[in-house]
Amino acid sequence: MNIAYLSIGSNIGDRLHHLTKAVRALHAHDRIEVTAISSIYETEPVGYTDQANFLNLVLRLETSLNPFELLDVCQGIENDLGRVRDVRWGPRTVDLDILLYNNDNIESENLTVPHPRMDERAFVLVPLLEIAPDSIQPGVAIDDDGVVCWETVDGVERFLSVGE
Ligand SMILES: Nc1ncnc2c1ncn2[C@@H]1O[C@H](COP(=O)(O)OP(=O)(O)OP(=O)(O)O)[C@@H](O)[C@H]1O
Ligand SMILES: Nc1nc2c(c(=O)[nH]1)N=C(CO)CN2
Repeated sequence: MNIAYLSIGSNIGDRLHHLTKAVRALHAHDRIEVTAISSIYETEPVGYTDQANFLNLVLRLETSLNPFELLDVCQGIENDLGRVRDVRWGPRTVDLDILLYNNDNIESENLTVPHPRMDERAFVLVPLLEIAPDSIQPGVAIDDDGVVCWETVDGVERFLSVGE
């Protein structure tokens, strides 16, 4: 069985309802079992900032689908929940991104795994830390200041984000 981690976000309408519907739709699929879900985080928009706050979560699933079939399922769920694709990084009823699929590296026209921007996104790293601490690279830790993500560049630690 394959293990994948997905990020789900919503910032239009009833955000919690959209997250719930997306998780239920995944779990209802006969070749997917959702096996862990992070807490839900309210997050400020990243990238295109002139939009409402998001609710975000990360989940772990087991599946017999290959990564391209999984992407099709994710996009089908986005479409069913009324996702409109216009502004890049813009508002969306629901967005499902594949973060990791086993330890695979995939570079194709319509799918890149690990997700190419996941390491820059606290809205991904913080919930992922909750359910998959061993999956986070290069470094994440919890200390008295909260969650700290870093990478080491030429022997110097560079901090990526600090959350609550
Ligand atoms: N790991 C991945 N997960 C989901 N979609 C991916 C992935 N890699 C590439 N894609 C492609 O990215 C395209 C755009 O996806 P989408 O509109 O959800 O981007 P976005 O969420 O606005 O931005 P971002 O990719 O930075 O999260 C999709 O049509 C899909 O084919
Ligand atoms: N806080 C937050 N910001 C975003 C999000 C998201 O899910 N949460 N998704 C984006 C495109 O994938 C762009 N910016």
